[in-house]
Amino acid sequence: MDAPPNTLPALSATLHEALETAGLASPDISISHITTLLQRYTAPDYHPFAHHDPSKPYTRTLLDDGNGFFNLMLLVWTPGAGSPVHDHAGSHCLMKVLDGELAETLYAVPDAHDHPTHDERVDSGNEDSVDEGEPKGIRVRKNARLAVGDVAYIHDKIGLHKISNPSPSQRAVSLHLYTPPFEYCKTYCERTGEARASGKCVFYKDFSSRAAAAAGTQSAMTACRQVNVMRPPSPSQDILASSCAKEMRVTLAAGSAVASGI
Ligand SMILES: N[C@@H](CS(=O)O)C(=O)O
Ligand SMILES: [Fe+2]
Repeated sequence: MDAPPNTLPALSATLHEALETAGLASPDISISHITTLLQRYTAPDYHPFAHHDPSKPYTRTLLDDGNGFFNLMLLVWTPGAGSPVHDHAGSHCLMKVLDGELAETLYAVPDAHDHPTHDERVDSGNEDSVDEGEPKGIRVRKNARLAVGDVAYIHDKIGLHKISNPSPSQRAVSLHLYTPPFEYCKTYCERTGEARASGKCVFYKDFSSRAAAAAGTQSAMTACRQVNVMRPPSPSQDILASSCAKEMRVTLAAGSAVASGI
């Protein structure tokens, strides 16, 4: 391997080796091993990819599409903003804080019978049922603060969560691994527990090799090997602009109470 072991290209190569068979769902693959790989990553070479649109709660940038087996992405969190309560569509999610601090609230998965979806209530002609009697909100199981270097893991079997940046002034950056990748998940109303299908989970920028090949540009990992991370690129050398294959603005789920990428 031509890169030092804790750089983004090195991490990416190791994740390809570990996950290109069956993703984390395989009994052969250990979540603690993948956690260790993420813990080892401490290099600053993510900086050129930490793209931030401050008009959004958080900005997702795809670094590696894992040949369809995983997605590795950077999320930059706007001060004081966060995601709505959501599930992870059966995917395993590992998240490492690279900069700033994040707050995670973990919720028990609501009982589907107690919390019909909006569509189910409409179909049953009982659309107003959540307003009758006690609201069946979702139950908080844990609140945690995640500092730089912390790696958190979540799966639907553990629960739902929401993430926020508690700082009023500092942005936060996190590195997320999802395996298998997913594009849609469910968001939940905290008061009623009602689930809604999310909008498509989109990327502000897509640096995956698939997108790069389609556009005839560099993948994130190639660009990462070439960029001098100690000297931020000038606007004319901005690899974000020059190698961006596809720019997709975050779209909001119709009716979503919280402006979010999911
Ligand atoms: N799972 C969320 C980020 S977070 O709130 O965990 C996403 O991929 O957009
Ligand atoms: Fe999440």
